[in-house]
Order: sequence, then C-alpha cells, then structure tokens
Amino acid sequence: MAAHEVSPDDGDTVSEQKKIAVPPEVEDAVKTLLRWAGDDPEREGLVDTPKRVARAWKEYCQGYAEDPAHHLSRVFEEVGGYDEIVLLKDIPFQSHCEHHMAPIIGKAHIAYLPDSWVVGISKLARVLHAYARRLQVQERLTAQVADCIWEHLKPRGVAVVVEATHACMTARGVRTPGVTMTTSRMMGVFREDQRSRKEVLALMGFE
Ligand SMILES: Nc1nc2c(ncn2[C@@H]2O[C@H](COP(=O)(O)OP(=O)(O)OP(=O)(O)O)[C@@H](O)[C@H]2O)c(=O)[nH]1
Ligand SMILES: [Zn+2]
Repeated sequence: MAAHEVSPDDGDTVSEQKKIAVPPEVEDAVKTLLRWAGDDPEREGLVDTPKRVARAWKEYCQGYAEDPAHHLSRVFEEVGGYDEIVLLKDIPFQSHCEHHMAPIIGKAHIAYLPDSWVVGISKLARVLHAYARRLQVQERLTAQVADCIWEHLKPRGVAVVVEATHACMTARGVRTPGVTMTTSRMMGVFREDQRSRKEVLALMGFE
C-alpha cells in the first residue's frame, strides 16, 4: 500500500506538546528500554529522547482523552429530503497495534444511510481518529467506529471498511511487506439487504 498521509488535526501544536510534563517514571521506562535495546541513554543524541518518546506516545494515544460520540452530537435536519448513502472515502489514519505497539497505517471508508438527519462530514473522520489514536486491533477499531455511528446517529445503515498495513508484520516478526488487512462492519440495511450492501461497496470502489 502506498504511504498515507495523516491529515494534521486541531490537536496539540508543537509548543503545546512541549509543555506536557513527563513523569520521571515514564522517562525512566524509556531509558530502560534504550539500555535494553543496546544503546546508552546518557549519550548526547539520546539525552532528550525519553521525554520525546513519552510525549509522542501521549499524542499517538490522545484518543483515550476523547469521547468519540461527542463528535456526533450536532446534527442537521434541513437536507432537502436527501435519503441516499453518504460516504466518506479514503480517510487516512494511523493507529498502533496493542500487541507490539507498532504502527498501523491505513485508510477507512465510512458510509451511512441517513434517517431524518445528517452529521457534519468531518465528524465521521473525527470518530475514526478518536478510536484510532488508541492501542488497537483492526477488527475492534472497525467495529467501534461502526457501532458509535449506529448508536449515536441512529441511521438506517452503517458500513465501515478499513484497509491497513501493520508494521508488526513488515518491520519485525514475519517481515512481509506489501500485505494489506481489510476489515468491514455492516449494520442495518447494509447488513440485511444485499442490494444496499452491494451499492455501498461499489461506491467505496469494491465491485
Ligand atoms: N487479528 C489481528 N491480529 C493482529 C493485529 N495486529 C497485529 N496482529 C497479530 O497479532 C498476533 C500476535 O501474536 P503472538 O504470537 O502473540 O505475537 P508474536 O509472537 O509477536 O507474533 P508474530 O507477529 O507472528 O511474530 C500476530 O499474529 C500479529 O500479526 C490486528 O489488528 N488484528
Ligand atoms: Zn502488532
């Protein structure tokens, strides 16, 4: 899979990140890991690394501080009677696998069939990132995004497809690059009605 760019969000700016205090035990944990990996945490190039790593992990995992459902709390009812599929395609995301804490990099396609209201389209990506910025397995990430939209937006159908590469498979372990994992979750009409399911998959680019 081609490298995916992750869009800048409205989260921490560089200067805000630098203000986050790092508890000494977190810094020590990174030093221990550096030593265990075979390097010297006191050498010049590594002196600030424990703090950087700690802050980077706060950023990778900032989804824990978010309530994903909150992003779906504002809906719009004046949509001129629009009652077809709404799809946000090719949303790039980054996550980390809970087994190795290695990057998961991919893209998600999120669709829903509205009932009487819609949500601001950016909010679908926000829900995705709120769950992706945690330690994950891809199956759970996919299910959580679909379930959140189903439960809080109450649409007639939800379809979520996630395609991603796992660094734990490419950079270590089986070391097999070029492998993409695909997961999906269909709810409501997309689960029950074959025609609707086919239609949404075709819109996503899967014939
Ligand atoms: N189903 C699923 N598996 C994942 C995901 N991310 C990583 N894994 C896998 O989780 C498994 C963990 O297996 P273990 O045998 O406990 O760990 P391991 O010895 O490091 O496994 P290897 O990666 O095969 O070296 C590995 O097969 C990973 O490829 C994910 O999102 N979903
Ligand atoms: Zn892994």
